[in-house]
Amino acid sequence: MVQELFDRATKCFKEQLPFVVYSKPNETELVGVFQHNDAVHKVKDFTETGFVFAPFDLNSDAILLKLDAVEKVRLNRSLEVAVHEDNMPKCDAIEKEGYIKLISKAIDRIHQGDFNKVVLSRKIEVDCKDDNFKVFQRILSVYKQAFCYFWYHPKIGTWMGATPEILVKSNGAQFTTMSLAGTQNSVDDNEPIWTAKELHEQQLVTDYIFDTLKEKVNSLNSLERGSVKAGRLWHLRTEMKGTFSPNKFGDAIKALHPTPAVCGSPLENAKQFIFENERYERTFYTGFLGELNTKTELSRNRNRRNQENSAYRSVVRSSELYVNLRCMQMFQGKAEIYVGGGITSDSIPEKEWEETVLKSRTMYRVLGSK
Ligand SMILES: C=C(O[C@H]1C=CC=C(C(=O)O)[C@@H]1O)C(=O)O
Repeated sequence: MVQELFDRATKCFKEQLPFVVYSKPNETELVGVFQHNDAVHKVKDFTETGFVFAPFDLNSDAILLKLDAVEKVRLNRSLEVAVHEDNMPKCDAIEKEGYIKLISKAIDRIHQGDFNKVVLSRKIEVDCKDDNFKVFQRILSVYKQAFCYFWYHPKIGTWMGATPEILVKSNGAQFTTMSLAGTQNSVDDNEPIWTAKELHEQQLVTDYIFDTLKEKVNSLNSLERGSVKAGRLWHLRTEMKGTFSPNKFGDAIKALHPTPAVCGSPLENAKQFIFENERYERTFYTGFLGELNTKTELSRNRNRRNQENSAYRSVVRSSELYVNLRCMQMFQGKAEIYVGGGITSDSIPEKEWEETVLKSRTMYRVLGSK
């Protein structure tokens, strides 16, 4: 029962014990991972097993929750919970002016040739009187196609979100990744017409991922680009699939993260601009999170006649990591929503501001009070 899982998580929250509760895109299962003590386990090289919560800047620590207890329950996603459709972030004129200046500065630097793309972001503080579990229930109810999570560690913080972006998903030697960028408001269910700016912005991400990974993996194929809906937004997405040596998983993650979907290109110049100019620390926003090196048992049929023991089992490692987008950090009585967008030479500062306002609504509508 979902309620029992929530009760267990509530107890952990009160007793200050780390946990994560999550549900994968389009799945009807809710998973709870509970750590028996409040130790902070730091990831060394991504060969560890557990639930990883990694920051944007991998010079800071990625945190691992040990799988001391894992509970899975069936989630009835048709159980709709009311959300606050009319909740709209207030337009803060000073915040807007500062953000527009930042975008204009980035565009100037693009024209000077310092980089082609940079992803800039900001943080919005919102009052929230509702219980965290109530907020999370709304997230689960409205974002069925996203990876929805509620993560807590007493020594790190409380985060939740509904992200549409896979960093990497692997099963044994097979892996999938994606390039996700370009944003339009969803007016109805019709796919949007993408502008040259959005197509270019997304292509930069695809090219980067392809070029970075191709040296490090055994095979890599790019599927056709398409439009995907994330809540009330549309994005451009290209999926990539391939095979790799599973013992190189850590190298692949470090090579992939951060992609130009959350940082920019060329990577180092964009990253430096972000560190020097964004007026706050992203911490775990635009980092990644999810199952790391969990064991999956595969049953295969040898298909030989007269062989009694015709099915044999093999155990493979699988991981499912998502980019930490459309997320917020929870505090007593308030939430901090994180939002950003890709800036290229064709960006119009006012439109980029509006894009962050639209993105902020993903979390805003699940918060209980203004
Ligand atoms: C950085 C964010 O989104 C990224 C993912 C999809 C589309 C994006 C864009 O259109 O700019 C961003 O690259 C965010 O939602 O905070």
